[in-house]
Amino acid sequence: MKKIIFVVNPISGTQSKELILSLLDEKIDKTRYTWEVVYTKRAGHAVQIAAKAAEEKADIVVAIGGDGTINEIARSLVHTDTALGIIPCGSGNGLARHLHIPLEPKKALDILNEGCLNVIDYGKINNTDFFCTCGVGFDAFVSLKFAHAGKRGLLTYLEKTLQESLKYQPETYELETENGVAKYKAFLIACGNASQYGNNAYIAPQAILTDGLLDVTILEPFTVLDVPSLAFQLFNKTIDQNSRIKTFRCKKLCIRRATPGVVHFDGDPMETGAEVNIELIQRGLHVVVPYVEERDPANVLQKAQEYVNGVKLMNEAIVDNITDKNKKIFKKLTKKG
Ligand SMILES: Nc1ncnc2c1ncn2[C@@H]1O[C@H](COP(=O)(O)OP(=O)(O)OP(=O)(O)O)[C@@H](O)[C@H]1O
Repeated sequence: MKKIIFVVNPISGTQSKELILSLLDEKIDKTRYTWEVVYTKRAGHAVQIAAKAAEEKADIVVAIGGDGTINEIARSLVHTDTALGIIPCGSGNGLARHLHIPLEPKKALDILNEGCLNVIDYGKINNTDFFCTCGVGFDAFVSLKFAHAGKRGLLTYLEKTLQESLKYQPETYELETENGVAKYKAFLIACGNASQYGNNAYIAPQAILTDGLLDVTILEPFTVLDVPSLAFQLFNKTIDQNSRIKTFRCKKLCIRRATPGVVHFDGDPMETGAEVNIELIQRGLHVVVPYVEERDPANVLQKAQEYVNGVKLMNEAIVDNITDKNKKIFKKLTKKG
């Protein structure tokens, strides 16, 4: 009998976790698995739960949450024989999407019964592990705003992105890799182990989870005229073709900036000094993934649907943002009048 520990983050995303848990009895193969469900009680708790599970030789620890929950669990599972499983339940679900794990809970549970094991890379940013993406600049700044927003979900994320993008000023960074040193003025520098932030926003579209390399994407300063093509290419997996983007691959990267500041790892913010050291460790984490044959057909349909949903949500967020601003302007004008 194999042992699964389900770790539920009650605050991740906006989906009902109870609905997912009610499916376990029906979906999990009882002839092969026994299981236990543990709720996290606070940020960081999943690190301890997963460490204990690995110590007790559990076979799989399943994250019922988003990339932050996965990060906490996976940190304790690297270089052990305990595998990570994922029932995507976050706001962005970047790693799950990269691995073609279905977002529908019933189908994601099927993967635990029918999937196979892969061993993927992970990274470290100033010695903190990340599994999907990390970076400095605008995306790190938004992760800080999102962490303090008091609510989660894609709409909150878009709202924060739109609010902050108007004010954010690019910084100058010195980048050192095994291939040399270069300076860039940049809006953001993203480092991908996986290809996307989540929500199919492909910031490092060519990233491969098993190649031992970081995919670095530098977004240089841009004008408002560049925004439509940048947004389109971000979701279309072609942002590396934009003239405002520079990309390269490396094993290690040192980013030096003028002052200490915030970075993000898997979407969570962290304050660091002016020097940020990032490296990639090859093949350190076992993950339960779908068999290759199961990935493609569903995935094309899923992606088309999600692309349409993403564009729709972005439109709604932009309209809400404009409506909100107009209301404020109208209020001011009527007060003055
Ligand atoms: N019980 C808890 N109470 C408060 N915070 C928690 C609890 N359990 C975990 N957390 C924190 O919640 C944060 C958000 O979780 P997670 O990243 O999984 O969801 P998300 O941000 O909605 O999804 P995604 O990362 O996919 O966008 C994590 O950084 C984690 O530290």
